[in-house]
Amino acid sequence: MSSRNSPPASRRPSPVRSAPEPAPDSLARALLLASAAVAAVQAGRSLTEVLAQQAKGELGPTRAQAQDLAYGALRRYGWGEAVLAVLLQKPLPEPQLQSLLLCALYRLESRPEQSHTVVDQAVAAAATLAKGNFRGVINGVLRSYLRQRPELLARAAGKPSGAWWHPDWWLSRLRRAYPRDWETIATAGNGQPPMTLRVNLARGSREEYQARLDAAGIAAVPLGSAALLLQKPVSVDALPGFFDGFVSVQDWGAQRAAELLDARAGQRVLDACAAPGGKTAHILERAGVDLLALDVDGLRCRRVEENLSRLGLRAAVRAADARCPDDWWDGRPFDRILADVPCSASGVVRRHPDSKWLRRETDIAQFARVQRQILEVLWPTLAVGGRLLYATCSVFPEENSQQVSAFLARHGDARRIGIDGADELQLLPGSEHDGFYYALLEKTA
Ligand SMILES: C[S@@+](CC[C@H](N)C(=O)[O-])C[C@H]1O[C@@H](n2cnc3c(N)ncnc32)[C@H](O)[C@@H]1O
Repeated sequence: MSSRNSPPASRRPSPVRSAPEPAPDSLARALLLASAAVAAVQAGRSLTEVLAQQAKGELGPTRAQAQDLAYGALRRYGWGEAVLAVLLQKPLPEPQLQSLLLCALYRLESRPEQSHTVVDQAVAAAATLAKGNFRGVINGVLRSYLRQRPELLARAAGKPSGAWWHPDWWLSRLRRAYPRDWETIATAGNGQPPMTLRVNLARGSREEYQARLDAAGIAAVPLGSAALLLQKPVSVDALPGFFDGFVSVQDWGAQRAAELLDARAGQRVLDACAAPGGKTAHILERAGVDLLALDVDGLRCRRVEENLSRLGLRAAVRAADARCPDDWWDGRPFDRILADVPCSASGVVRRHPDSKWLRRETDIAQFARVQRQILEVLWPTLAVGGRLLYATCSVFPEENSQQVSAFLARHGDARRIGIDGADELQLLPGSEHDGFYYALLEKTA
């Protein structure tokens, strides 16, 4: 087929041969997807958002494999960067080539028995990037890695971020706050998170639900009053009665919130930073309260509504900034307030490994400022004798104990209610739960 405007055949440039797209179910395809996601995170986007976007076009095993590669590469990003600093003489021209190497290095570490396949598939993926000009570099870097692995591991371990897979500033803060436990906290932050269910006790007992899990071949152990810790994570589609509201996915540490708030039937409750609504739903499952759920993010408010609707629960859900009470408070005091404030999420970093690398140290002071503003505005809306539960999923004291101590120093009408025999509860991430902080305050006058 020719058109009138085409040059004569003899003068046409020879066509650029583009590399074939890797097969849809190949490791090369998964490496391409994962490296695109990691490159997007390097450019400042959140991994959850990027993966959700990719999931619209990609189904099946490649998607699961790509997610594992992206999470794995980001968990050990500091290590991968330390290794590449030795192996690459200069940065690669396309960020995705660099992230392809990070994903392939993770795969070489997690599946050493597949080393030849991993190198071949990474080269096949590189054929579709930068006109295929860097296939040789990718091949050379990965083969050098395999040859020099012991020395490279030793070099990476010489840098804190290479040894502990967290940014240096983050590690310094952990060391300062937890001189004895910082290594355990960092190690937990690098692992796979547990999957825990919250049984909706309004619909049946935990024993009944565990029997349903058993029948479905899903092994779990009970924790606390309503939690079941799964031996292995499963898709929510596999959970009996999930779509009928018999159960929710919620970390056990997060389940402490509704229990500590202890809202009673008929009370007025404010959930000031509610989305996506895990704790809102738990409060409502425990007692028939009159609940107002706020969140500044209107899109996330929809998630609260979807969660409540799945569970057959009702609350007033409002998109509003908790710091602007004129927008949401009718002047009637609340008996209970949950302030699950925005924070660094340093206690749940294994669920969001991108956050370690996206955060800057200066963000911590910024979070602390917003937390303080939210607390100051919420306090006057609490009834005398009422209780406010301050919560974060952080392990940094600036957002937790220091925030609450400063609040108590400013407010003579506030007193602490002890938790588990202590002034406050700082949960550190471990095999049974994520890192959370709770302080329970009562208004005395
Ligand atoms: C830790 S998350 C809350 C998790 C939620 N309580 C749950 O258990 O599902 C913090 C939430 O605070 C919201 N947020 C941040 N700043 C806010 C503000 N000024 N007012 C209200 N909500 C805010 C964020 O959009 C985010 O959804």
